[in-house]
Amino acid sequence: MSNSNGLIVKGLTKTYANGVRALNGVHLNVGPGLYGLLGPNGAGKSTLMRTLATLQTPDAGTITFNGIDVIASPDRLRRRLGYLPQQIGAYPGVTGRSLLERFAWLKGRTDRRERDAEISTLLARVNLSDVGHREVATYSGGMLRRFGIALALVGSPQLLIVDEPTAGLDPAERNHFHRVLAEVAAEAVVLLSTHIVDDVENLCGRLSIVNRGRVVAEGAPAELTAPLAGRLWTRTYARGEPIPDDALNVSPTPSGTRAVVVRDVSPGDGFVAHAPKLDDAYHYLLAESRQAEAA
Ligand SMILES: Nc1ncnc2c1ncn2[C@@H]1O[C@H](COP(=O)(O)OP(=O)(O)OP(=O)(O)O)[C@@H](O)[C@H]1O
Repeated sequence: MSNSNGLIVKGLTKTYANGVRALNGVHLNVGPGLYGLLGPNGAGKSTLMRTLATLQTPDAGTITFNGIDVIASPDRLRRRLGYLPQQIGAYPGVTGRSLLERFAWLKGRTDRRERDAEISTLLARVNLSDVGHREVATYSGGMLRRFGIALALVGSPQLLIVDEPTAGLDPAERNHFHRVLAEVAAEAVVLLSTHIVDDVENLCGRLSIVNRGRVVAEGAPAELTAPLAGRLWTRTYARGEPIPDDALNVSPTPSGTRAVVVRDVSPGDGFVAHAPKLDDAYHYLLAESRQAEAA
């Protein structure tokens, strides 16, 4: 990637009127393909997404996309941008097709035939051709998410920003949604914000982990897990058994509570070696960043 290509964010800072510093010097360098933004609730992901989508302004910092100064010229980005927010609004009485028509019109698709063709292609792409004539308000949660992607793809954006896309979707809908995202990522920069670590591990070439308004780690999933190779051990604890205080990742299983610990040598005591997953690296890096902040 050349220096001015892709999405480049430097020193982005935002403090809300209530004093919450939601972004605290965020740096990002995002090239073509799918890029993940992972972080716990309240980390600042949505604030960052809305700022990148030109819906709010930062207090300080710079954003460029393919050389465009996004803060100085938001309209230039808007022409190239697709944004899928956490929730798409309610549009009572409006059919899917007519809402897409309005969006296409706003994106400058003034030729009716071209507009119709684009809308038909988009509806087919998200598997909603059969229900384009139905009111959006009657769509299921999964259909609504897919429809949101169609809306975001109007005008063939070069930058697609997707905020928490798969919450509440069943596995088939989630897979379909991921397939569409991966297809779009073949032609555009796609920024996927989520707290579902598996989605990022399966889909994204690179990612940033965000916590308390800062990027605390950046890299490919394999780069983030590599430092934990050979150092993770797991064991399942029966109900009532004490779990180590420093367990990295604790999850319920049908046979008890599974805990993963970090140790340079095997702790014995029923522990077996555990190959690091992005989920482990995520918990490890978040814990490290909290310790660094507390020190
Ligand atoms: N409009 C606002 N006014 C004041 N504080 C806000 C506003 N929006 C967000 N915040 C606060 O800023 C911080 C970051 O919120 P943000 O929604 O960006 O995080 P998030 O990572 O998207 O969280 P989630 O995963 O829960 O959606 C939180 O402490 C939140 O309460």
